[in-house]
Amino acid sequence: MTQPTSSARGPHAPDATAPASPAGTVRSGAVPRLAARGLVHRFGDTTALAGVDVDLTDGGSLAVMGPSGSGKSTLLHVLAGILVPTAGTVHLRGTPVQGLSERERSLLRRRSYGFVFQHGQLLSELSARENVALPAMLLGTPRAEAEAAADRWLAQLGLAGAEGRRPGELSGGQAQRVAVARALATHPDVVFADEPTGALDQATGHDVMKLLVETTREVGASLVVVTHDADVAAWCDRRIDMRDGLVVAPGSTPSGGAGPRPGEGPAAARRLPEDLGSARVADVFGGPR
Ligand SMILES: Nc1ncnc2c1ncn2[C@@H]1O[C@H](COP(=O)(O)OP(=O)(O)OP(=O)(O)O)[C@@H](O)[C@H]1O
Repeated sequence: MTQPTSSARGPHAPDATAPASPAGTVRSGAVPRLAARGLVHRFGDTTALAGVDVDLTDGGSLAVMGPSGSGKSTLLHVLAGILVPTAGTVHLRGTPVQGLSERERSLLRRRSYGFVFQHGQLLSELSARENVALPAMLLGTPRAEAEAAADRWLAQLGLAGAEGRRPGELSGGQAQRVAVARALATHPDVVFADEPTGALDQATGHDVMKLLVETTREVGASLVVVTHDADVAAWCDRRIDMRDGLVVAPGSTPSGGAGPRPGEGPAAARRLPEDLGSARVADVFGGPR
């Protein structure tokens, strides 16, 4: 495993070789790692996605921006197979995802995807090491092996010495670095991050974003980052802007958006998929914690 290098482009240096079309697709002959076409998603009367096309290149990073209620989290959840779209298709490496059963999608998420959310995704009863080891253990890696790998990831992310600490004993930035380590520990095809720095101060958020982009690129994973913050988006190779469930030209004037549901904030859409839920912890680590 290599240490982060200065090869990452960093902020304000978009990849000129991967221009985004207005619809969020890329002009390339290669099969995109993840390709979505005509995505529509409705929650009852609310149309959260109104026909979205997005491509994710191999090892590329994509920022999804837009005002509250514009459909960013819904897009992330549909791309990640957490939600099944009302219409449209998602292909991972050319293979359709939409026909999979609930169980198959759950397995796909565990095997092929990593997740970093704003906060609250670490299991409070587990140490940093156990949190990072858990996804690999759920995939059948023996505990000692998974924990040794977890220690290497934590060291790479600057957390050597903090392996035994529980989330409550970590700073916000440290906790997010544990979350990044956990997202990458299974060598996913794609990492999905929803406001990964939203709960951090600017300097800490900058550090976490740099590590997320650099480390994801080093392991060859692609990255999708939902964010309100243009500085965060600038770390990514490409950016799309959303309004009212559609991808629009960057800088379009907000129309007001569909707006959040009464009584439900954005956090409602940001729960960790059940795959890593506490219900499985007793199975994996043996007994109540
Ligand atoms: N589980 C749900 N049930 C009903 N409506 C939902 C649900 N999740 C999202 N919505 C609605 O879908 C629309 C898009 O929501 P989404 O969370 O994708 O937007 P967002 O751009 O991520 O917003 P934010 O930046 O506030 O997180 C909004 O009108 C929202 O209220």
